[in-house]
Formats: sequence, structure tokens, C-alpha cells
Amino acid sequence: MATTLSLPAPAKLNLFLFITGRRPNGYHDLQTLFQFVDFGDELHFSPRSDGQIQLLTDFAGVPPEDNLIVKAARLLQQKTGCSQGADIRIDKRLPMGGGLGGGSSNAATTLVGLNRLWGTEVDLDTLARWGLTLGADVPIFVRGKAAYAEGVGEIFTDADPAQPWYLVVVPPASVNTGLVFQSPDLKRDTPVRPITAIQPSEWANDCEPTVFKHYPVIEKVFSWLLEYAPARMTGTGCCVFAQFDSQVAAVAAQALLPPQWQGFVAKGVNRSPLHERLAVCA
Ligand SMILES: C[C@@](CO)(OP(=O)(O)O)[C@H](O)COP(=O)(O)OP(=O)(O)OC[C@H]1O[C@@H](n2ccc(N)nc2=O)[C@H](O)[C@@H]1O
Ligand SMILES: Nc1ncnc2c1ncn2[C@@H]1O[C@H](COP(=O)(O)OP(=O)(O)O)[C@@H](O)[C@H]1O
Repeated sequence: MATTLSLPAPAKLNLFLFITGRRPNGYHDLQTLFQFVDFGDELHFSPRSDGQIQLLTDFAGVPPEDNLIVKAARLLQQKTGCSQGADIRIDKRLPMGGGLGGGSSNAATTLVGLNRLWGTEVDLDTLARWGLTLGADVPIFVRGKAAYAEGVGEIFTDADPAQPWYLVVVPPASVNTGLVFQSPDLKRDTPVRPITAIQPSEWANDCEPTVFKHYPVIEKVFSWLLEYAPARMTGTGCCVFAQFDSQVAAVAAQALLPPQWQGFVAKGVNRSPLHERLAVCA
């Protein structure tokens, strides 16, 4: 029987996100800090000799042809000329459109996982470059190291922020990243600073005012969380997170969460759980 390779696709948090300009093509210049958490989806890859890519788990609202998992698998086949295929299953835990990078993380785990399963031996920098064509956040997940990012999010500097516990709350909303960036009221004029000198006391997210205006429920969740610890939104939303010194403190705040809101407790980690697992199954 063929071996199945199971690998995590963790979530990321943007510990800060500043928008420093808009390019003529509409894309935005950012300064952001990415950290992973030890919570996410789990993908299972089994080889097929007929070259077919089959996603065996249904995704509400995302046809297989549009799914970033299928797109990533096809991209690797096409770039390497590999004739193998795969059956892919996923335990989906991350909300879609949550600012946790779930789709990008799924794509990155697929690129890295199938590269291992098929023995195509493409290096991580090349996989990250290919992955960028699937989504802006794919390279950070392929690289697997906490990092500052600049440019449109593609220029990385390794980072080593503190690794606290977080309570991440998932408001009942789904934010379209493209629409946030198109919004006329978005703050896009934060001055560029030397990124490694930005202090934790200055960390903020320029998307918050715009997203809160268009999605009042996200501001409501954010205000609730602020009562317990300093809180921030990740990416373009919708998830908000607060930082705690211990797992016990984060779980205690989670226990107070109003029943209509979902949340999870996770630890911030500067090495991706994907790369931790790959090292174990080398
Ligand atoms: C801004 C971030 C920060 O992590 O937001 P989140 O998606 O995580 O919330 C990401 O880089 C987003 O990544 P991703 O969601 O993959 O974005 P993409 O699909 O590449 O882009 C969606 C749309 O957002 C806009 N966009 C994206 C990135 C960027 N630097 N400037 C932009 O203006 C573009 O209009 C683009 O068409
Ligand atoms: N495997 C996938 N997982 C999640 N979303 C996907 C996937 N494939 C395609 N998508 C699409 O990408 C969009 C963004 O999803 P996601 O990356 O989870 O959000 P965000 O970028 O806000 O963190 C979804 O709304 C969905 O339409």
C-alpha cells in the first residue's frame, strides 16, 4: 500500500501591518511582521501513478479547480514535468478569509509536501518564488521562518519575536482582501521606517479602521478582547488576537468568550510546524 504523508498547514499572524504606499498597478507597499502559531489545518498526501490530482475533501464555496491546494499541486507538476499525481485530503480548521493565511498555507504545504512525496528536490527559495504566483502569503509559509516582510510582502528579513500564547477570535464575518485594499478610506501613508527597529509598543494594523467601519461585528469582537489584553487584527481581517503570558491565562479568557463567537488558543512559534514535522519525517 502507498505511504501517506501527513503535514500541518499552520496559521500566521501579522503582529503589525503598516501600509506605506500604493503602486501604479494597485498593489500596496507594506511593512509587516509574520509569526506562525501551532494551530492550523492538516493535509494528507498519497501518491498516484496516473498523474491525476484529486482533492478528496469538499470545500464549501470553493470549486476544486479554484482550490489553492489543487493549483499548487498542478503548478509543481507543470514546473518540474513530474508525471506522478496525488490524492489529497485535508482536516480544515482555519476559517476562510480570516487573515490567518489558511489558503496560502494550504498551498505552501502542498508545494513542500508533494516536492517531498514525488522526490522532485526543488529548493525552498524556488518553491517560494513559484508559490508567489498563487498568493502573496505563500512564500512566508514555504520559507517557514518568522520574518519581517516589505515590498508587496515578498522581501523578507528573519525575525525572532517573543513567542507568547494567543487567544485568536474568529468574528462571524469573511473579509475580502482585495476590497479592503480598494477602499478609498484605507490608511496608506505610514512613513517607511527601518523595519527591524519598529518596537512592540508601536505595533499596529493600518487596516483596522477601514475593516471596522465596513464590518462592525469585527470591531465588537475586538473591543471585547481589549478588555482582557492588548488586541490586534491580523492581516486584512477578520480574526483578532490578544497576547497572554501563559496558556492558562489565554484559556481563562477563552472561557469567557460569548457563545456566538468561536476562538482558539495557540502558541506563537518562529519556526513553522510544517518544517518541524518535515525534519522529523526526513
Ligand atoms: C495583506 C495580507 C497580509 O498578510 O493580508 P491577508 O490576506 O493575510 O489578510 C496578505 O499579504 C495578502 O495576501 P493574499 O490574501 O494572498 O493576497 P492576494 O491574493 O495576493 O491579493 C489579493 C488582493 O489584495 C490586494 N493586495 C494584496 C497584497 C498587497 N501587497 N497589496 C494589495 O493591494 C490586490 O488587490 C490583490 O488583488
Ligand atoms: N485551500 C483553501 N483554503 C482556504 N481558502 C481557499 C483555498 N483555496 C482557495 N481559497 C480561497 O481563498 C480565499 C482566502 O482564503 P484564506 O487564505 O483562508 O484567507 P486569508 O487570506 O484572509 O487568510 C477564500 O475565501 C477562498 O475563496
